[in-house]
Amino acid sequence: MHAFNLQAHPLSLADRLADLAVDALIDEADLSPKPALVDRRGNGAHTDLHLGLMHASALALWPAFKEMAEAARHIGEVGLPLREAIGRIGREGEQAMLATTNGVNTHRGAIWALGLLVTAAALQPNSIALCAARLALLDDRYAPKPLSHGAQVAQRYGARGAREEAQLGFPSVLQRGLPQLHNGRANGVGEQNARLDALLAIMTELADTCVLYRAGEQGLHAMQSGAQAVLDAGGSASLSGRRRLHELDQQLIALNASPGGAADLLAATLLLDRIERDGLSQGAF
Ligand SMILES: CC(C)(COP(=O)(O)OP(=O)(O)OC[C@H]1O[C@@H](n2cnc3c(N)ncnc32)[C@H](O[C@H]2O[C@H](COP(=O)(O)OP(=O)(O)OP(=O)(O)O)[C@@H](O)[C@H]2O)[C@@H]1O)[C@@H](O)C(=O)NCCC(=O)NCCS
Ligand SMILES: Nc1ncnc2[nH]cnc12
Repeated sequence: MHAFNLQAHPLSLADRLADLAVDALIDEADLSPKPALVDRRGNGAHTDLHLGLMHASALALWPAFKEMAEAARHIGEVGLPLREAIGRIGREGEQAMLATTNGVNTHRGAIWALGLLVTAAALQPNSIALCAARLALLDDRYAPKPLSHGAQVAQRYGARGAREEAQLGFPSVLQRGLPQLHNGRANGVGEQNARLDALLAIMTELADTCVLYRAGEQGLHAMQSGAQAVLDAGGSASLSGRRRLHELDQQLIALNASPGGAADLLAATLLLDRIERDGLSQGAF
């Protein structure tokens, strides 16, 4: 059987993948109540972000995701030419994001994670995470090496953040986010609670460089242990889990600890889930 269900979708594969990536980003932004993140209720720990900006930023990234998928189809194999092509497209995507948000970083980590996954899905739909990891392991000779927040955190705490997560094949997504999402659905907790619990499952172990940069190791510990406490209390669908979730929100906001990396990885989880449900892959990430 062919891996792609092309007849069901009159749009090209690249169009479909770009649609799914933008949908995943919008679903992540809308999901509420997320601890200390931008959602339908407000701006969480952020002063320069709001929901409208997250939506506008997501939509501005559609052409970059489409171009990455097209590059994958055109070049046809994992290697330096494809890695450097998507690096260039990713940097152009960042410029489009910054032009839309007036210079605010809304989705840098998401361009990286979802960009790699979209590229991999267009190339090897039945081993997406592995293919994305192989791409992430290649060194883009044209990538500037700025002293990013992630680079500063790597120097201070040794956490390798977004790069390592991708190079390891997105363990937070495959071993935490997706299984929790599937469990939640199987247990009938409702889609929004299943997604919130998937975010919390990601937060329990992630070395989120956004949190480390803003709130150090104290912030990271609060994020990880607080997320675990919500799940242990029964998750977002239970009354006592909801109380813990509210406490976690208050605590992370007080620490200025926004789990932006975990939010990106929830979007990556939702993207892989959509790809599977849309019939673009046969389920083996
Ligand atoms: C390889 C890159 C990912 C660069 O990585 P690096 O670590 O050097 O860079 P950062 O600029 O810090 O960006 C990494 C972003 O990834 C998210 N993230 C954090 N931890 C993890 C993790 N453990 N796993 C996965 N992802 C993670 C996070 O993104 C979210 O947070 C953003 C806000 O963060 P920040 O800028 O620090 O903002 P604030 O604290 O809010 O700033 P102020 O208000 O204080 O000013 C938000 O955007 C979320 O997306 C990290 O920020 C890669 O980016 C790269 O090389 N890009 C070049 C182009 C390229 O090659 N692209 C490939 C095409 S696919
Ligand atoms: N919902 C969100 N709030 C703050 N930062 C984010 N980065 C990605 N998604 C985010």
